[in-house]
Amino acid sequence: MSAVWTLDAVTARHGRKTVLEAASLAIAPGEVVGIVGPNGAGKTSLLRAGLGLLPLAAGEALLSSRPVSALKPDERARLVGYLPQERRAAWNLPARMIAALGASDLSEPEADRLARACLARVGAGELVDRGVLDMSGGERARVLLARLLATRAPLLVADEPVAGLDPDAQLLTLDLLRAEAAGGAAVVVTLHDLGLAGRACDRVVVVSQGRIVAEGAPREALSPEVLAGVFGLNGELVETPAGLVLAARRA
Ligand SMILES: Nc1ncnc2c1ncn2[C@@H]1O[C@H](COP(=O)(O)OP(=O)(O)OP(=O)(O)O)[C@@H](O)[C@H]1O
Repeated sequence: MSAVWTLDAVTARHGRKTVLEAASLAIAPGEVVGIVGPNGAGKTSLLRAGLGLLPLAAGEALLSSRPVSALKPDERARLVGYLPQERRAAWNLPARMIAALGASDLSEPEADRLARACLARVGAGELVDRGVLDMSGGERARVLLARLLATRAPLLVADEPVAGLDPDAQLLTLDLLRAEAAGGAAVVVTLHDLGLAGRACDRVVVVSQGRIVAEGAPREALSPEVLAGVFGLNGELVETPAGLVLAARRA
């Protein structure tokens, strides 16, 4: 099946510093791809460069076979839903209005219905009328996840969607993203929890110092050699009745 998102030898810089070097990636409908790597490795830069939010110094990024640089903002918004790492909200709007922003293609009543349904899915059904600035960080994260789900975009990109969430909410978030993939969406998610990445992702991409250094099925990409060389960990991903978990200590 043809890729919904392609990065072809993408290089990107922040000022003089190269933060992404010749990164190539192809994301297909129906798969959940985890991007992992240490702090500062270049995960967010990869997402932003691939979405046209960070200028490319070299290479090409395509959304549904079209160069991202050629897409108008509304075209891009139809092709991809993006949940940034920062959970910023400028205005204290109620959760249902924030979630409805994901569905700007719908009429107001339809968007409101969908927003409420998405808030219920993420376990924030009780918060529909609460201002997003009058919530805990984890509650706000759920509302922003609901906004992402409301986009119904063919590509969903979530930058650290489980950071700061309680264990149940982390698993729920990944279950919901997996459900979107089962429905045909392509899902790309950055994660720091390598066990969760192993459990929730079909494929894992390891970024280190601005380069993709490993890619494949979770246990293949997160081999003991990669855990040691990239993360400074001695150990491995271990299969348990609950799925893969990381059994490792600092090297
Ligand atoms: N606005 C910026 N200006 C200058 N350098 C930046 C900027 N944003 C990020 N960088 C640098 O780019 C590199 C990659 O950062 P990036 O945010 O992509 O990493 P990351 O893998 O997402 O990290 P984290 O896990 O900490 O979120 C880092 O060296 C970082 O210091």
